[in-house]
Amino acid sequence: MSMAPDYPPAITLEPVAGPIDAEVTLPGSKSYTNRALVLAALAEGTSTLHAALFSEDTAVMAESLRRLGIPVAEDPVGLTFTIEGKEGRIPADRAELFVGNSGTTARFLTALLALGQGEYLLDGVPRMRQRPIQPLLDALRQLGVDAASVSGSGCPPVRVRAQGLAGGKVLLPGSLSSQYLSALLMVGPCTRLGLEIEIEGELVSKPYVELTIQAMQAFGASVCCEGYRRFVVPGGQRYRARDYTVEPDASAASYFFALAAVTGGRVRVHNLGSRSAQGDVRFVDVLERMGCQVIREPDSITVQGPASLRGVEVDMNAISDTVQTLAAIAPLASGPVVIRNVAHIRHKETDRIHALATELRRLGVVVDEFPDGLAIYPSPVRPGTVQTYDDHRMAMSFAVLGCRVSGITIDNPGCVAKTFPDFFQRLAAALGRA
Ligand SMILES: O=C(O)C1=C[C@@H](OP(=O)(O)O)[C@@H](O)[C@H](O)C1
Ligand SMILES: C=C(OP(=O)(O)O)C(=O)O
Repeated sequence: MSMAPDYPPAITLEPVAGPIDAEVTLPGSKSYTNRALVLAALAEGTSTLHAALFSEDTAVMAESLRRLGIPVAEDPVGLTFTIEGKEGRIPADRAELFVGNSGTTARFLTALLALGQGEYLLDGVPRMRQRPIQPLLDALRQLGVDAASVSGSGCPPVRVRAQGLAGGKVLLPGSLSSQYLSALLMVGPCTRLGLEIEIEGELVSKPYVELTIQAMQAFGASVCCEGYRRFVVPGGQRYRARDYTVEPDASAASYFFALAAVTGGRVRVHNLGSRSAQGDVRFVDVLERMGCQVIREPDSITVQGPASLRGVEVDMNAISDTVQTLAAIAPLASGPVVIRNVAHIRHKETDRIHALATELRRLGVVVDEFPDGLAIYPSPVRPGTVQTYDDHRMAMSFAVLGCRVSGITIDNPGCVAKTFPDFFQRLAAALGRA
């Protein structure tokens, strides 16, 4: 499936001549759009999402909800989805769902299927069949749901035989993904007894759980979080349909902030303020430590790049979708860039730590690969074709590097369609080339 506007098999970037100066608007947040689609589906009444993301990840979510008997109308030009919620019921008693390589869709829907009465199958692209979902299946089994990995690999395809979800207590490992927790939290209000979830080990990607709680509250439900160790969702609650406006995507913003950083230019991203609950807005804190100037306003963030970037050592567990953005520009810094505590990104669209080490080395960059991160040393970058492994963030991150150094070609640029179909058009606009 491709939603990208007819990309060629490869794109060679043209470096910019001098500092750029750009005002940027971005597509809606993937995380908020897919949460709001789920919450609207579970609500009572008709909801409209405005400024939503239209990309592969939201298309597979919307289509899966339709297959479950929940009407979802879309207007990709007006950027709205209109959802007829079914008050926590799943109308279809049989369905086969295709989730592509969307982790949020796979995880959120697996929990949602447990609310149904029937038998459901959920599958995705070959890489999705390598992305673990067993902790969520185990949690659902603790709640009495017959949920299983069909191949026994602990990954999709997943089969759920559901007879409704009463609720209860669950022990959930936290170290692989926060999406299992978000998935359970969102169905919690629709259970009779509610959910009490205890996290085993340290929870990764914590800000996404904040997004989940915030979105649930926006649709009228309450959740209680005790220090990211224990979560209590009262049962018998009703989500209320509403008009909901999606914030721009903070992970998408990271590419444009990085562009300012490497060109010594200025980029202002609109409609995304420093008080956003999206953790990835804190990528600018990392750039600030590297010497950028950051102006944080209620409804915009501006980054001004320095003459020369400094190295940095940073724990990126909470903002791991921006690891590739930082790693791709890291060779241009005057000192080493050390990224720690992101072992979980080996289970994303690709093994991101290994993919980064491989592709940076291809460009002549000196890199150490650790189990949980990377060290990237100041290096001259030589021309080359970057393999993207069907990972949108590999394509977007190395494209930023290609705006500064000569001869960077991005293989399969169309993979940006997962979350940002018109990325290269918006990049050209930011460079004044549109
Ligand atoms: O809940 C979400 O919207 C997301 C959670 C994160 O995943 P993990 O919790 O698996 O790290 C993030 O990488 C992903 O892009 C979106
Ligand atoms: C990891 C990502 O997505 P997901 O887990 O939702 O597939 C991402 O968008 O970087």
